[in-house]
Amino acid sequence: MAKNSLTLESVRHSLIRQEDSIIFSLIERAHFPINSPTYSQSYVSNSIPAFSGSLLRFVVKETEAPLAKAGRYANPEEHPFFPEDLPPSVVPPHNFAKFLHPPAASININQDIWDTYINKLLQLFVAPGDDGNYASTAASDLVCLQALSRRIHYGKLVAEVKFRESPQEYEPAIRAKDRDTLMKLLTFEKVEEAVMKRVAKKAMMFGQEVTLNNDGNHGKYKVDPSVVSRLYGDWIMPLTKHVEVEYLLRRLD
Ligand SMILES: C=C(O[C@@H]1C=C(C(=O)O)C=C[C@H]1O)C(=O)O
Repeated sequence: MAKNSLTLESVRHSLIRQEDSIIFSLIERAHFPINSPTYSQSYVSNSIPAFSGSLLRFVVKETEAPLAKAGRYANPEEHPFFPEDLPPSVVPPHNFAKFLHPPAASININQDIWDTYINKLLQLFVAPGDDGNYASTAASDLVCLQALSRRIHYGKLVAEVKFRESPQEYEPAIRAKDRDTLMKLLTFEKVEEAVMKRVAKKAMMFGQEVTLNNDGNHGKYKVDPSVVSRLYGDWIMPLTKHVEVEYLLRRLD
């Protein structure tokens, strides 16, 4: 779909589709226990030349470099976790539709997403323990982080659509830099309630044990549906709305 024909319905539809990617990524990550050395600086310090940080940091940084060369971050919907020192794209440029107001490019909250994911979310949906699969764990974390980042930064598009639908409502609050009013204007509680119910239902459907005689599940799921709902209600939607507010504050620059 051409980006200049985005509507609130079409951006919401994309967010609904992205729920599938997020829930599948959580299910994949929950397959491993917490494997805490993946996140500790001491596990790889001294073993990786010219690098300091956790194994996860190493995996994400090293993965972003070839993706940057392949043009991934030229897409305004993609945001790197380590934008410093990324190599330039080496592929022919694609003419992405210019739907967003240009200051959108300065908004990247991946550092917050990273901290929230590691310090708050992981322990809610992953079992304690250590099975030594640190590299595979980091690879699963990378997929989760990318899916979360894409969804949360999609708030820029949501905000642009909302602004275009009623600029006269948003402009005074933008000029007054009034974050609280902007937050109220862009919040739709009914939509948020529906999101929380739908993601719990998806977690039940995607995370059930599939057997040939329908007797395998016994109410057990690969990730707890109520936890998925909570991740959305407490973190994913608030961070999306934070991006919406940040975007709107720059909308008249
Ligand atoms: C994304 C939207 O904006 C807000 C954020 C939501 C979310 O992150 O899912 C849902 C409803 C709104 O309160 C929207 O209106 O769809």
